Amino acid sequence: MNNPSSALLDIRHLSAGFSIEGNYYRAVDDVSLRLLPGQVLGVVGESGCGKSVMSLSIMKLLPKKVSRMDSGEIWFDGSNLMNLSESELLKLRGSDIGMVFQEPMTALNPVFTIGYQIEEVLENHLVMSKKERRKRSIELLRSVGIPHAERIVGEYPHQLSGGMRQRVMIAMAIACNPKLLIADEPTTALDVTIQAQIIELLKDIQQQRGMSMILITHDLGVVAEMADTVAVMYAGQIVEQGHVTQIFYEPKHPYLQLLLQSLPRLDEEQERLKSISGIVPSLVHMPRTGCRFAGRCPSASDDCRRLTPQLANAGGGHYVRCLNFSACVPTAREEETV
Ligand SMILES: Nc1ncnc2c1ncn2[C@@H]1O[C@H](COP(=O)(O)OP(=O)(O)OP(=O)(O)O)[C@@H](O)[C@H]1O
Repeated sequence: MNNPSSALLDIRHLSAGFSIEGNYYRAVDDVSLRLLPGQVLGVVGESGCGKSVMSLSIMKLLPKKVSRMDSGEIWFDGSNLMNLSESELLKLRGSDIGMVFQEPMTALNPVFTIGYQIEEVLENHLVMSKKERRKRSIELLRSVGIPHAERIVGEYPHQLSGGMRQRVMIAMAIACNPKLLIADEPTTALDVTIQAQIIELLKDIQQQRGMSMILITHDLGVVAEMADTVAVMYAGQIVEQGHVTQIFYEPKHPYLQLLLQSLPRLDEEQERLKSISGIVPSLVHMPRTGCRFAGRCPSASDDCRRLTPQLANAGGGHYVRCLNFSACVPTAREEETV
């Protein structure tokens, strides 16, 4: 069946999780997302909210032994990735979908030169002679701002700084002109000054190539700068979703409001930055009824602990999962306890 939507990526009701000591726990729970061609989707939330599990699920890269994708459709460019074989997925990874992860050292192979690793990507996906591959890998390194690219192709990952290694990862990710780039915390492991340079590079590449991008980060400032649309995740669920201006100027969910209040602002005098008390519940300790944020929410009522809020339409493509903004439909389990 073909996907009728105009989106490049259309994730519908995706759920995925892990077996822990014989029990199954969902780390991503009923997530739906759409990404139009040429647009940037920012996915934000604290550590442990399910951002990485969601992004790895798109490429079916979760560790097979302990994980399961129990429902959902992932439509990419007209095909449902859930129905593709491992070899079809292998073709797609690195060609139409490029990926950049947090820690370039773990993604690069320490025993092969930079040139070898870029050329391997080209060899796997494109028909090119050895000479053409070398020429293209030098061009790619130049395009991501690596000086002395002719020399760097012959060097090993440990000979480069963290920022340069991340540039190499970006070169590999864009080597085959992907339609979608998934960047999962691409700057977290880097120094602050280098972070800004890598974000600037990603922004330039995305705009020049008109590529779609999923940018996963806990840095709201980066999202404000780059994203067209934003999904805010909390405890495996999307709690708010909308256009970047809706997210930053009309935040509705208390979680998002608190995240924004924890950001330093230059345009307003702030006495203190607020932090969110408590931590994201682990999979094993996830509340089974009520709002998952209720335990940390300053405006939670008894209803919030009892009734499960659904993601509700707040108008104009803005969605929010909070009882204060939506009529909620109690789940069967709640009805038993009411
Ligand atoms: N291999 C695994 N086995 C069991 N639980 C896991 C595994 N990988 C992730 N989890 C759990 O799934 C939940 C979501 O984790 P995930 O890595 O997606 O969070 P995240 O939002 O990407 O955080 P971070 O920003 O730290 O990467 C967490 O509770 C995490 O402990």
